Amino acid sequence: MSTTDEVVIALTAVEKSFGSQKVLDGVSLQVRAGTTTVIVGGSGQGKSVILKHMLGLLQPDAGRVEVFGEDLARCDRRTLQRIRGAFGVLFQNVALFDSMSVYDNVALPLRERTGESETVIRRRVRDKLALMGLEGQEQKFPAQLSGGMKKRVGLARALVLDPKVVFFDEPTTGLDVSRSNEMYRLFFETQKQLNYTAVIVSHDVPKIFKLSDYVALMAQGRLQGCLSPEAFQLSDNPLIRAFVRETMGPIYSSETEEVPRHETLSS
Ligand SMILES: Nc1ncnc2c1ncn2[C@@H]1O[C@H](COP(=O)(O)OP(=O)(O)OP(=O)(O)O)[C@@H](O)[C@H]1O
Repeated sequence: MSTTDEVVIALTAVEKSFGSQKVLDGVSLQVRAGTTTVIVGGSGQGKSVILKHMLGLLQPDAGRVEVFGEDLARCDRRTLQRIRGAFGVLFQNVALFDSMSVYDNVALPLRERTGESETVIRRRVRDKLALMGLEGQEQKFPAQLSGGMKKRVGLARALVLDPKVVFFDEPTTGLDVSRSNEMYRLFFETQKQLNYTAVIVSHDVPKIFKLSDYVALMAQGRLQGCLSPEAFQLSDNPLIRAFVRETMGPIYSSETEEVPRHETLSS
């Protein structure tokens, strides 16, 4: 994976409330080109709300969201379309169109957003399906696929425009261990091959750490550090420490109740 210092997405002091509920209370984050940034945190902490700001689906009450150097709140519709054209999205429910075949589901972004001929579209769709191990499945419909296959079709569709940035929201929800491992292997391989920047919201700790360059914890309306997985696990931030303890087990925390030495010795 080649990474640069280029900042692809920058959130600066973003605030967002829904009614009287303040969900984002000064969130700042920089996502660098070619890296994988994972946002973790408890339920309802605002992780998906952050992704929606990055996608331009929600506007901040205060602060700035910049993508490729453009302030999303200030750019015109054409610029926003161009930016979104460089995005791929895989959300937990995948949202395939049930009435369309696998082939047509994956071809859809190419048909909607490019003027490519059907010959070129066929080649690009088949390339992506092959990358996902889905050769020979083109004519099936979503109802005929397993959960893992649906996710792979969703990933093929998310990548078919060769996006610069791919957003994943809980990409392995509902999959068993071996299927979610398969998805992780596909992220890893496709990212290496296509060199996209990835922003992932996931509960799959600690497994997701293996994939990530940076881990950010969302808690109490703020991002509590955006650190390498190693630094995250060793952080002094009390909220990160509590999260690590809860999700990764006592082996990573020095605050576990140790068996008093004399008990060990006398037994
Ligand atoms: N459009 C909206 N209108 C009102 N409230 C919203 C809206 N979107 C999100 N919220 C609220 O904002 C809070 C954060 O939601 P969000 O979906 O970002 O949580 P999350 O961290 O992704 O949680 P989970 O891990 O459970 O998916 C929740 O309390 C949610 O109800």
